[in-house]
Amino acid sequence: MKMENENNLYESFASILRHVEETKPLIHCITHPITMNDCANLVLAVGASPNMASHPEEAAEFVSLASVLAVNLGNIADDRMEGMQRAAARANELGIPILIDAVGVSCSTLRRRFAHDFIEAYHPAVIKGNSSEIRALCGLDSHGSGVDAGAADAVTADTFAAAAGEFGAYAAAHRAVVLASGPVDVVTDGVRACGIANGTPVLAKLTGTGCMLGVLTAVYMSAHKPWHAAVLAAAAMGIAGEQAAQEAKGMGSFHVGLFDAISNVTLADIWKEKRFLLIQ
Ligand SMILES: Nc1ncnc2c1ncn2[C@@H]1O[C@H](COP(=O)(O)OP(=O)(O)OP(=O)(O)O)[C@@H](O)[C@H]1O
Ligand SMILES: Cc1ncsc1CCO
Repeated sequence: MKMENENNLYESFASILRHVEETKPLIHCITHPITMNDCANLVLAVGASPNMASHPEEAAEFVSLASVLAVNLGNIADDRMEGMQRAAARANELGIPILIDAVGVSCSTLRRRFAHDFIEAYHPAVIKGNSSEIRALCGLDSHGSGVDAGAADAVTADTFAAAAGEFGAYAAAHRAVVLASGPVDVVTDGVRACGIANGTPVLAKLTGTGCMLGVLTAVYMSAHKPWHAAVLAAAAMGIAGEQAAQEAKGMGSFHVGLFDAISNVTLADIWKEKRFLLIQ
């Protein structure tokens, strides 16, 4: 494994943010009602445009207008599964990159099978989940509890190198970038790995921060640099969470503060506040 030098990293982040500002990319999100509103607003907050159409009869038509397709397996339903497959098939035809957020796969055979088949058939550029969900996809023992990660699966500074190796092997086998969220987020394509130690435990107490990290990654994937997109999204979400937690009086103001912070965070903030664990 290797880590890029810092100049390349900074330039890639800058070019992604410039691309988003200049193109206001349309992000087609097929996701569940629990966090759909937050995901749509998150996409808007960072200067992109969301479309949440999921009906199987129209998903392919809508995705053809999009820059990126993000599918999220939370609260899965038959019509959304079909919508995801039809949209992904069209996305493949058109060269539109795909992100899959494997919500709940650690606790559901249905979702694990669906995710496996979807990844084999449509080759998403980014495979995302919390650490338990990614462990389940990798065939490793996993201690997820519903849609939450199990404490035993959390990646920390001490376990980052081992996790990067395990997730990197899966990423390389699927020619994808893996983004595993948690206290340390892991981003790897099997060649490069970065651990992002930014964030706060408060983020895990607001439902959908993982889903929001998924669509934020999708926004940045519009610049066709999926590894950098995932690192940048994890850093931005972590730093926005840190800023929101400093001001919050409780979970209500944290929720609002998170949106304030993510819509205002700059590359200069990210570069100053980033806490990356590098493999070299
Ligand atoms: N203990 C922690 N310390 C710092 N940051 C954390 C911690 N736990 C989670 N995060 C951050 O919270 C965000 C969401 O990650 P998490 O792993 O909780 O997602 P998730 O389980 O998929 O969430 P959800 O299912 O509610 O969408 C990420 O940005 C992650 O870095
Ligand atoms: C709480 C919950 N249940 C299914 S999805 C979801 C949101 C977090 O992924």
